[in-house]
Amino acid sequence: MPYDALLLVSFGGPEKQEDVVPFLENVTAGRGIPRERLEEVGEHYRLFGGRSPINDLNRDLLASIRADLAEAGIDLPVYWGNRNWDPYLTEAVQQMADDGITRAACFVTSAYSSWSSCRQYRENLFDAVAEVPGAPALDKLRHYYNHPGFVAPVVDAVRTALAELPAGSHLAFVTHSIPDAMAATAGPQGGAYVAQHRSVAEEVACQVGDPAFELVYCSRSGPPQVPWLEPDVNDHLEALSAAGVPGVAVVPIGFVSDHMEVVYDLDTEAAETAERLGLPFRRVATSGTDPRFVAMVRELLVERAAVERGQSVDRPVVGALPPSWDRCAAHCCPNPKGERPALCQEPA
Ligand SMILES: CC1=C(CCC(=O)O)c2cc3nc(cc4[nH]c(cc5[nH]c(cc1n2)c(C)c5CCC(=O)O)c(CCC(=O)O)c4C)C(CCC(=O)O)=C3C
Ligand SMILES: [Fe+2]
Repeated sequence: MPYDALLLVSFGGPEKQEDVVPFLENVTAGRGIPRERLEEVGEHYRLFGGRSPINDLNRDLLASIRADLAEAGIDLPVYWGNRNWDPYLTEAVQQMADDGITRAACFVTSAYSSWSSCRQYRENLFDAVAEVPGAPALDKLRHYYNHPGFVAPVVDAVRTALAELPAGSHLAFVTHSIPDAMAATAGPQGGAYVAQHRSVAEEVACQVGDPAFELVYCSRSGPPQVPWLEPDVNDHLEALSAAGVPGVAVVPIGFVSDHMEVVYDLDTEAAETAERLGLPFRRVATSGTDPRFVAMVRELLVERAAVERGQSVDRPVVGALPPSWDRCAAHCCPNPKGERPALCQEPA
């Protein structure tokens, strides 16, 4: 095992009302998000007592990963650090350095390519390592959007939802909207964010018996004059209702657990839209701590460890796209605000 630790890398979220504003300031520093949008998102957090579900979900995931590794006989400490809130990545990297960790594999709670969902985390890892003398080397585990451990729980959850809806109901696969310009430059050849989501949507739809489906977006931000990926999930529900579609299962494939985008944007806002339209609606479960998803983390770790030992590996994958690369291309997913150093990539 070339690694002496695993690092769980996530977004972070506020845990009390006083955290909300500083958290939003961390997320949006220098990003040009209009004040009205920030106030609106602050209200979403306030509605839940200022406590995002995301940190507790990561605590559950951490416990599940530790139990799974122990059961598999892999004796490896697991650390956790966030981009935007306590526990921060810098603290996690400092703790690893203090514990004598020299090389860690990183599992990021974001499955797809784009600046927001991949490179920004790698920039944050660079910054954390730069601040900590004696920091361990870090390797990011490959994208897993098309790993069977991510897709299989979604397939089961879609079947459950469809069984509760009228025959002929549609699937609406949902992910976080990003600016069109960011989507255009995602991945080594551009367009990867949308292409990867499409491949998951097609594969899941195929496995559940080919219902009609669309890929739609939630949580649009930014100034109104900047185009972001569309259609918005709420507009899509209006269109389905107008077309006389008998029901919809909303499938949050862009997210690995029920954090704020899911519990507010889908379970609260989109559910209200469907209710107003009289459109039968089910929100499909996310991977969360499904044992297959948790086992996937270990499988990715074992796979990468073999690669680093120079062995050839079998890379399980479902759908039309090939397994992802281990190291990102130097030029992929550029930062819209200009180049910043990042870890876990090929030399330029
Ligand atoms: C692609 C993507 C993912 C999925 C991949 C991944 O998981 O990383 C994601 C996840 C998340 N986004 C989250 C929260 C927020 N994202 C914001 C803003 C933004 N997100 C963006 C993209 C993404 N975001 C973008 C392009 C912006 C505009 C600002 C910028 O250009 O950087 C803002 C500011 C307010 C607003 O503008 O909405 C907040 C509060 C939380 C935590 C939820 C919780 O607390 O449970 C999570 C998991
Ligand atoms: Fe976001």
